[in-house]
Amino acid sequence: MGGLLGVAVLGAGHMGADHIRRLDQVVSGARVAAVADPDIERAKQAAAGLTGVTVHTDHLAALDAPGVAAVLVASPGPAHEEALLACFARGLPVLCEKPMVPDSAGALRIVEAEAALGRRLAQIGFMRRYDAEYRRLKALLDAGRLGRPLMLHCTHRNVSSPDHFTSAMLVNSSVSHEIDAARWLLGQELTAVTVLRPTPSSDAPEGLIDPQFVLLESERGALVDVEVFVNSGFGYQVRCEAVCEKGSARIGDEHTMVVTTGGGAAQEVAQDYLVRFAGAYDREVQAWVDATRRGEVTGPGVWDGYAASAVAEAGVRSLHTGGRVAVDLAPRPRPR
Ligand SMILES: NC(=O)c1ccc[n+]([C@@H]2O[C@H](COP(=O)([O-])OP(=O)(O)OC[C@H]3O[C@@H](n4cnc5c(N)ncnc54)[C@H](O)[C@@H]3O)[C@@H](O)[C@H]2O)c1
Ligand SMILES: O[C@H]1[C@H](O)[C@@H](O)[C@H](O)[C@@H](O)[C@H]1O
Repeated sequence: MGGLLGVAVLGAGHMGADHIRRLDQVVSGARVAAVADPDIERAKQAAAGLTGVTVHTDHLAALDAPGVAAVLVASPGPAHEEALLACFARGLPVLCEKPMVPDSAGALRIVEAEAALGRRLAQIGFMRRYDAEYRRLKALLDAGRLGRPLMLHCTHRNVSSPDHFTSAMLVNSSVSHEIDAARWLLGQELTAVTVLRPTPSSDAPEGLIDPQFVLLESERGALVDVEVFVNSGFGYQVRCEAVCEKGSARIGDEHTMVVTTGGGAAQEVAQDYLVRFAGAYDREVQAWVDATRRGEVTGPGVWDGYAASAVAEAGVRSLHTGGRVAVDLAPRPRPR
């Protein structure tokens, strides 16, 4: 185990358990050193079969466990601020799942805390930046062959949402991915949000405003629309079409097996993010491990996490008021 990066994983739910499997079986250069979850049975189950790992109900105890040199945060969003500050206090590099901190005031405290350290410690889990299709689209837009991007048309559908999912989470958890992807693809901040609500699907859980239609405006006048529908029932579908002055480019059409039989053709559709973005998560975590072992932090950072939370917060206000809400972005602090 010598030389391997010892990682503490906080949260052993859907995402945490998958990251533990990834660190153990897919990624090179790292090992799981500690797992924390207030549900100890979940922590034990996720750590089952691994050697040299301690399990904890207290996330701070996991950070201080033997062999821990870096941290992967996969607890629910509201727990991220405390976890990130604890990592900063210990000088531990950290990969934190999105949303970095759901409320923008808390997210800004993270930006300021990292700036006070004078060096980067955190990468935020916006894994679409590591997806092969998104990367091709980004490279195409950056090359300039299609001219200036005018609009992005995005679709974000889940088969179903977890029980705890709220109407606000369609924006600040699900659409946080499109918010980050739009900022990254366009190379611009987002300045205003309008969230419209069609009559909810009768298959949506009682009281959940699902689907929603989100309109984002960028600082240099591009528009981004997002259909977010988290109880579509039929598939995990994430698409993005960039419409530019000299052409358009679309990603996310299912590139899977097409089965033709009996006079019809059927194409498989992924049922969840762990399938659709499997390669992206693998590349994201491998890149984080490699950079951490070199003593560097690359990938999306705390400013990206803060900007996404600020835009999403404006979106949640718009969801409730029905009007357009300007994004109130704090000045970006300089590293001290
Ligand atoms: N990047 C992605 O595509 C993606 C996909 C799914 C989830 N996520 C993110 O991952 C995080 C976890 O989501 P999930 O779907 O795995 O949720 P989940 O509910 O399945 O699991 C969360 C786990 O964290 C535990 N927990 C609660 N408080 C904790 C704390 N303070 N410290 C440690 N563990 C704690 C819970 O007991 C639970 O086991 C969220 O931030 C979510 O937005 C990201
Ligand atoms: O937390 C998850 C995750 O971020 C998925 O990538 C997204 O598709 C879901 O809508 C969201 O609930």
